[in-house]
Amino acid sequence: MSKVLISDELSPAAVQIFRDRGIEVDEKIGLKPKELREIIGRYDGLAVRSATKVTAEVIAVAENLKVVGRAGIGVDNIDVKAATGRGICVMNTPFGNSITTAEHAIAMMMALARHIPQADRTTHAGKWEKSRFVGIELYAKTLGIIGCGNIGAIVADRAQGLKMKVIAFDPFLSPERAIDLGVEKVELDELLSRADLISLHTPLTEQTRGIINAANLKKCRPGIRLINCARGGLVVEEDLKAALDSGHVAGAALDVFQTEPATDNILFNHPNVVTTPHLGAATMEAQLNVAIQVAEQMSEFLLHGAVTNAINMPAVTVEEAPRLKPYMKLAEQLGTFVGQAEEGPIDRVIIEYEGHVAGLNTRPLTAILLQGLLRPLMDSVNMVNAPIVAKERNIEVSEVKTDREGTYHTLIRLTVETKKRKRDIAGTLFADRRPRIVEIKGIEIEAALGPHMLYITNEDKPGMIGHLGSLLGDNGINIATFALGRAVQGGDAIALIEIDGPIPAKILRQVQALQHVRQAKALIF
Ligand SMILES: NC(=O)C1=CN([C@@H]2O[C@H](COP(=O)(O)OP(=O)(O)OC[C@H]3O[C@@H](n4cnc5c(N)ncnc54)[C@H](O)[C@@H]3O)[C@@H](O)[C@H]2O)C=CC1
Ligand SMILES: O=C(O)C(=O)COP(=O)(O)O
Repeated sequence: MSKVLISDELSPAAVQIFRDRGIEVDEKIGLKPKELREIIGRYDGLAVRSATKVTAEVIAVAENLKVVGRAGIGVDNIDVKAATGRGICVMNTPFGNSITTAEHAIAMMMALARHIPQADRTTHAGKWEKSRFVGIELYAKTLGIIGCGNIGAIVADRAQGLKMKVIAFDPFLSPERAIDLGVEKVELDELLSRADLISLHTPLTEQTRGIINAANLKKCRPGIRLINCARGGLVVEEDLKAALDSGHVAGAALDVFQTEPATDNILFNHPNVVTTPHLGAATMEAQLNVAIQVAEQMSEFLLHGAVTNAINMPAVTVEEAPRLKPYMKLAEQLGTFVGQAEEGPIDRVIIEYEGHVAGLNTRPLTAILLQGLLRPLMDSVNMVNAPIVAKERNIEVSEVKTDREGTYHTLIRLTVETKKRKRDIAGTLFADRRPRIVEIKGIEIEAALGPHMLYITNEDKPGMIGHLGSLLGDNGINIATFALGRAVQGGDAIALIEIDGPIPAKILRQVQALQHVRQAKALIF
């Protein structure tokens, strides 16, 4: 039975979903890093929000962990690289809290424009400071959005409802999308110099860290107002403080901070700073959405291998998962076969999908095939990082798809090129959904692969098979299945033999020494 740990405050709906699906679940909120490291090894899944730091140290001891689910959007508290290295799927819920967070950004903008928190405090204190809190009107003001993705786009829409002019800086925003959203796409410097208010909505990455710094603040209009409901690390807090103190920045509304929980911060108690404690996603609706989504996604992954909203894995829908399953096995076998048979460094990999399989989602098939291919070279490769590892090793990977059926209704062919040679192998699924190897080096064969195989290439000469059978039999090695193929009579031939256990190295050498045998390899699946 799979076991999940929930380590941040999640709506109880999540627990219910896990339990309804037969997944055991523990809720332990507020664990210290050491405490998390001590228990994480027991779990298959970990569900978090932003408080739990899923560091490389945690991942290193998470022996059974298969999936980390982020009930929310930002995954900067998760070491995705380390998770990928261990084959752990990281998924988030990219839309569940975006409306709520956009609404918070608008609320913060309003609060900033009209000094609502400050005025609230002094009114409660019995002061009636009407003239102290004169604000600005938002109508016809220019709002500069940095990062115009899901949340930025909703903020743009709501701001347009307030009759603001919206400009956006986002290198990945297409001109067509900008037109659809009714925003003007500009470069960062132009945004800084034109905006009356700036709202941040990018993820925290190496490119965006500290994007609001002294130099960029200087490029802003005097009296600029800043809203940050994305990540604290986007703003250099010391630089913002200096610009607020000088009056160049008229105000800042901050939901997020460089260090959280932020119980102490240089911007606290500044008269022109409005703060909330990372409340962007904190509505009943959003919390219910993200909890349900994360629990469903994690359950589907753990129980059926469906991959939804993963940061580091190709998607596999709930409907696709059962259809892909036998193909995953076939793709892995083809990769593993060549990975073990091939010795030189690989330059190029071509994966052809023909017939029925070409109509399926082939990305996970390619990923698992590459895992099989690269595993004999390195232990650390897994389905999640295999495409990255291939790229790092300068292996050119291409996929070719043909809907047209050939001899087989469905076929995957793998061709691997090294400096020395080109090797190809093809496999299919028969009606029993079990993978069969149907071609090796252009020679037809029909073989199901078992855990221990002998792969022999030889000259097609009488007596060779008899000698091989006697050699194996004399040494107590039982043959489970025996498949043969040859190019032409008397030409190149191959044999794929399933044996009931591993073949000792000494006997393998005797097989290799048999007359007419060109090559013999023991393969493990
Ligand atoms: N305060 C809170 O409680 C919440 C905060 N967030 C934060 O908001 C962020 C944005 O969320 P979504 O809009 O859903 O993400 P998204 O991925 O839909 O949008 C992010 C946008 O930023 C853009 N971007 C990336 N690098 C950039 C760069 N160097 N310069 C300018 N733009 C860049 C991307 O192209 C993308 O369009 C999240 O990453 C998260 O950190 C999200 C939810 C709640
Ligand atoms: O979804 C996000 O990125 C958020 O920042 C929300 O954070 P939280 O789940 O409220 O800790």
